[in-house]
Amino acid sequence: ADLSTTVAGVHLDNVFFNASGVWCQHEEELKALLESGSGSLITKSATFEHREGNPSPRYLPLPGGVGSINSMGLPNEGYEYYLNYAKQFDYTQAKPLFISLSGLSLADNVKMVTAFVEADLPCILEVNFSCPNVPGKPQLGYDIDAMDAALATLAPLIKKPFGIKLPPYFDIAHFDQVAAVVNKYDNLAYVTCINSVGNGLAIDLDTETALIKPKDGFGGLGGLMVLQTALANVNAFYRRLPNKQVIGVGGVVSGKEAFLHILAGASAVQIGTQLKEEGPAMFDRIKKELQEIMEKKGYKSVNDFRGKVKTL
Ligand SMILES: O=C(O)c1[nH]c(=O)[nH]c(=O)c1Cl
Repeated sequence: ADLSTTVAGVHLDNVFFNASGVWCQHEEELKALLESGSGSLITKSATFEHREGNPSPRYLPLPGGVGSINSMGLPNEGYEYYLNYAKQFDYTQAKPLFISLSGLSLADNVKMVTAFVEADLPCILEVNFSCPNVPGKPQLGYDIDAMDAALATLAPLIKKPFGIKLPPYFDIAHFDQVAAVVNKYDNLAYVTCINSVGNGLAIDLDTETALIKPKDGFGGLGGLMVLQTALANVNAFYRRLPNKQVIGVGGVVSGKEAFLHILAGASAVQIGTQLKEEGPAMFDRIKKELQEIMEKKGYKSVNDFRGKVKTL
């Protein structure tokens, strides 16, 4: 079965890659992704300056395989590290490179975008509007006018097709309002849904203590427990953005959840928590599982069922 796809005009041999933030902060991790069964790779969201991020423990899987909680705090090498990585990247091999930018201000995003545009590289830029873990920095994705203003500045600068990483929304009116903004920008080619479900609180019964250290234990939720919210956001934007694509992320632990994301409308599928727990060998497993499901159902390509979720 054919798992290949196209996102923002570039071809991926298969729909799978890492969720930004997982296995992608350093070039050794990115090398492992290049050598894995993934169809692409995306870098850790970059800020203008290098950041250590929040104090540990700042990531934990939750008991029973239900998911994870993280309050990493945007640790990254600083955007020049990723710009240099993108400059030396071998674009003749099969996997396209996505670069995630998460400036702490619009001015920082402008400076980083300008540097990448001047370098004129084949990588695809993705602007992260949804980091929930920087104390004092509200998520732009939840301030729709501010996100619109940022896009009004950034889209013309980027010129080429680019994407944005969105937080989960939970209200139909918000799907409508965000889609109205996204549809204004022709070169905004795709949205990646969802980032972690912000500011959950995991507490240990025995110690009666929050699991992670930053922000009194408040952090973004990921993994299987956010699957249905992820599917809703993928499908809501798939229905509302007819000339754009949706990359689905959230709750993918096997070929089954990947199949559901594509059925909901995803053009590509990213994996975070499960990749963090299993490592890049996971991609070969999940590709096989998706192909088995497709073969059982008689689908030859992911294009045969993308967005075809039925309703009652
Ligand atoms: O704490 C983080 O680094 C982080 N964690 C997330 O769950 N999503 C993000 O976009 C980021 Cl930037």
